[in-house]
Amino acid sequence: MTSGRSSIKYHIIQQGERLDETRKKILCPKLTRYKLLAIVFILVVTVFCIVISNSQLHFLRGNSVCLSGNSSNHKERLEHLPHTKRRLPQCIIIGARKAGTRALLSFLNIHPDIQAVGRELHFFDFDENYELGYDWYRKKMPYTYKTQLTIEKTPSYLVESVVPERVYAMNSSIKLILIVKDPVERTISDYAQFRENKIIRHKPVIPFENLVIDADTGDINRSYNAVRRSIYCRHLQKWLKYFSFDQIKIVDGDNLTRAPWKEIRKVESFLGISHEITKSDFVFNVSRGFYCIKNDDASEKCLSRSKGRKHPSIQPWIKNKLRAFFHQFNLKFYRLTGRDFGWDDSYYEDEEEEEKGQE
Ligand SMILES: Nc1ncnc2c1ncn2[C@@H]1O[C@H](COP(=O)(O)OS(=O)(=O)O)[C@@H](OP(=O)(O)O)[C@H]1O
Repeated sequence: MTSGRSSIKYHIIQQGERLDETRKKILCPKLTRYKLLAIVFILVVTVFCIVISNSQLHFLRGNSVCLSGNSSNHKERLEHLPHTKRRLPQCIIIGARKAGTRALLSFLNIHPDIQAVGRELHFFDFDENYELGYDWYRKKMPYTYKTQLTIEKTPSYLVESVVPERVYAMNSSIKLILIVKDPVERTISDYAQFRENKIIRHKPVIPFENLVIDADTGDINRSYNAVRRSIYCRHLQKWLKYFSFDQIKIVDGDNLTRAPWKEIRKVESFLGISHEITKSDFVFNVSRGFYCIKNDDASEKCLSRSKGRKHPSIQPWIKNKLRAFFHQFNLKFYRLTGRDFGWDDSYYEDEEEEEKGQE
């Protein structure tokens, strides 16, 4: 084989043949060796970075808080992170049951300055919990930065007489949120939950009419809990003995269902936090009939199936009787809050009677 570039390029090294230095340099130049070393180094660093970031992701996923369902929006727990600790809540959603307390808490939890407690803690209304003291309560709270608000919700706080005084003893300047909805619809929603629980347990279901109408008088049964819970003015008055009105934010649950971002904006103002939650954080789920949270990856996070359940059909005359019963209490509630919620403007039509009338 002759010498020259082409001959060296195609030179076949025979077994046992020793390359002289010049040939070595031409066949495996120094520059290429450095390049190879650099590539190997970059590869090692890349692999190292991937391993580290994967383990961190695993840590965050393993600790994520999920209020209901999966979400890429849900918050990682701040546990073990520097400058975080568990703090007693600076705000409590006190009720009303079935008025949209879970939706409100889940939506507020999108806010970076809020950490919500996932479970209902029943600290102030269950004596056995209250007796365990503030330390027990604090240990149930999520880790937060100093700048964040911790919010708990237990809807039965609204109606249990002992609660306002106990909350006041813990923090007299706490912020309270009361979410309410049309009391007739709330009463039916309360019954729908009771009914479903009976069906699941294969227990007999008492018809709504038997519970809500006093068999002796034919009037509304005031001692039926689902009715009692809808008399908002009575409960609010108990809270106003301890807290000033500007410490209590009243949220319209029907509005929260229709356009959550509008009610949330008012709550952000009340809490003194920046306006972060907007219409673009929500997506209307047609099959559920409710707004759900839009995740960062454009998927949806709806509340669990126990929210927005189908209500049993209730005869219009019963609903109208309830409407008339709540009227005086509603007016009192409007006066107390300085706001007309418009619950008394509608009347339930009996479709069958309507049709007969038209014939
Ligand atoms: N976005 C969204 N998704 C699902 N459900 C919604 C939503 N917004 C408000 N609601 C209404 O919330 C009602 C349940 O209220 P609560 O969460 O307060 O119930 S509970 O007291 O905690 O059991 C629930 O009542 P039901 O329809 O009777 O199930 C809903 O009407």
